[in-house]
Amino acid sequence: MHGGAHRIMSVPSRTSRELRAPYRRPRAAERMGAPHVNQVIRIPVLGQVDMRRKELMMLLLISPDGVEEALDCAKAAEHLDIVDVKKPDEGSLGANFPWVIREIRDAVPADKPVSATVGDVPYKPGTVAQAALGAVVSGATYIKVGLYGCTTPEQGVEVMRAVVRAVKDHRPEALVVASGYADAHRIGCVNPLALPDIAARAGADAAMLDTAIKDGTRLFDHVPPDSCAEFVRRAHAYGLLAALAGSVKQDDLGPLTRIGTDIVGVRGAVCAGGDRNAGRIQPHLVAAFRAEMDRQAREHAVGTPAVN
Ligand SMILES: O=C[C@H](O)COP(=O)(O)O
Repeated sequence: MHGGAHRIMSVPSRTSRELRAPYRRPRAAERMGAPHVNQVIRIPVLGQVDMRRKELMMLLLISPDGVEEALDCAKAAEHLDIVDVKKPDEGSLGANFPWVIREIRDAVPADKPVSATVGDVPYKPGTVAQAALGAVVSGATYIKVGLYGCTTPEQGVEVMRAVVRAVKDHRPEALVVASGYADAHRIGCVNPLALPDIAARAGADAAMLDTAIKDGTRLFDHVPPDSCAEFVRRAHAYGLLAALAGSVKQDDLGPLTRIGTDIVGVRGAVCAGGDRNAGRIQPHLVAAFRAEMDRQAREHAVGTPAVN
């Protein structure tokens, strides 16, 4: 489904207890179409995540490398939240072809948002803005940019401002994700903990970390859980979504849940043999990953006041 129209949905009234309970991350949730404490919510027809169910849960983003794997994602659609189009052989956030984004948009259920990576981009704001426009025109509603070639926060802000303008001029409700790299020290790009500030200054919607070099090292090998918690805290302080990825395994889901991650991005862990290159995405591994996410969410929720 394409276009900018919205449908208006009624939601049941909340009890007084629910009304007293604070939202944990209201501004971030609002960005994803979450209900306010009233009777009406707006959900973009584009396949916005229904945050009524998810507002206290991590969302699962899965990255197929093409149409065939996207169809495998579609088989596991009930277990995932966002289908993320990328081209892993062009880099950690390698950009796929516009026609592949469009085919995948058509192949996955309309209520699943499609995300697209714009690449591990150079410090070239004009080039990157055009690429981002290409992704949103092709049907993606999350636009992810890897600030690979940016060595200072100012360069990152400049690139992301151009992206935000290009994307939102075309589709205001699309979400722009500024991504840095947990292993930035290995490639000489901007410090991972600078990403929330870069995203906020540029008017983006989310700050993300992935790993640049897919050599088996994981997010927490480079940015330990305490530092990831600080990343999430900074993102939320700006009202941004916090997305984390980087060879994340089921074992990492406990800490990721506890620190309040909004979106976890995964490929290798749901591919056969855990191999993001030679393996293919397996629907049963997606289901198993989700089951562990749900288990962690339930465990974490014990003692946490319900808000919905
Ligand atoms: O955006 C998420 C990435 O595709 C993560 O891939 P990975 O789990 O293989 O590192």
